[in-house]
Amino acid sequence: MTEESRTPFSAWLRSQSEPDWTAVVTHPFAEAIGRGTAGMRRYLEQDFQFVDAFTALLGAAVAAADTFESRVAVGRFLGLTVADTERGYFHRALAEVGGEPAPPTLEPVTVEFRDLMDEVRRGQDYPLILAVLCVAEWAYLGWASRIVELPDGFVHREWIELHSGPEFEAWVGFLRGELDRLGPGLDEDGRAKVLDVFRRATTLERRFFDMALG
Ligand SMILES: Cc1ncc(CN)c(N)n1
Repeated sequence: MTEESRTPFSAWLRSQSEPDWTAVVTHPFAEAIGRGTAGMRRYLEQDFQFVDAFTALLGAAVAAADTFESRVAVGRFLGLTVADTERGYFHRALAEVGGEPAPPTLEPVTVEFRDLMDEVRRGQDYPLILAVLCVAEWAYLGWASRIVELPDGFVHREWIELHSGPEFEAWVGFLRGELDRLGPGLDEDGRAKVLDVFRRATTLERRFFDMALG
């Protein structure tokens, strides 16, 4: 048995995405969110555009999933979290920081991230869709769960709360579990394609935080 075949697929994907993975979860912008000092206006304006494409991608995951229970898990997260709690957060937080829900310009990294999500959404290949969803959620769990003391202001505090805690951990556990379940059934070419998307998404996460830092 090789090391690769013993390691869960999701853990292997993450290990192959260093040093960018660690750069995301320890990013200075994420640490500034934790201290409550990060300037959130540009970040949230751009992220609202990210979330739009991310929501479409969740819909694609519902369509492309190979089991009913998987469709239900993704659909529940889409309906209960993204379409409700997170949407409400964005409207309140953008108003608080004076941000535009539809900013006049998209940053290059926002365009590239949306392009990647649109590419895998159109491809309707469930493991590739999972790769992007898993990076986006697992990396966010990574930085948010490093924060020990929550800041007072709701814009920073609720953004951390949305990406940490038992429910979000279970969601990330589901996404990782799906990759771990499907990875061993992929051939070498299929695994390489998932890794390519996983790495591209991880690099974009790093660049997104770089953009936010200014
Ligand atoms: C860029 C980015 N990556 C991930 C997430 C977490 N859903 C987010 N809101 N924005």
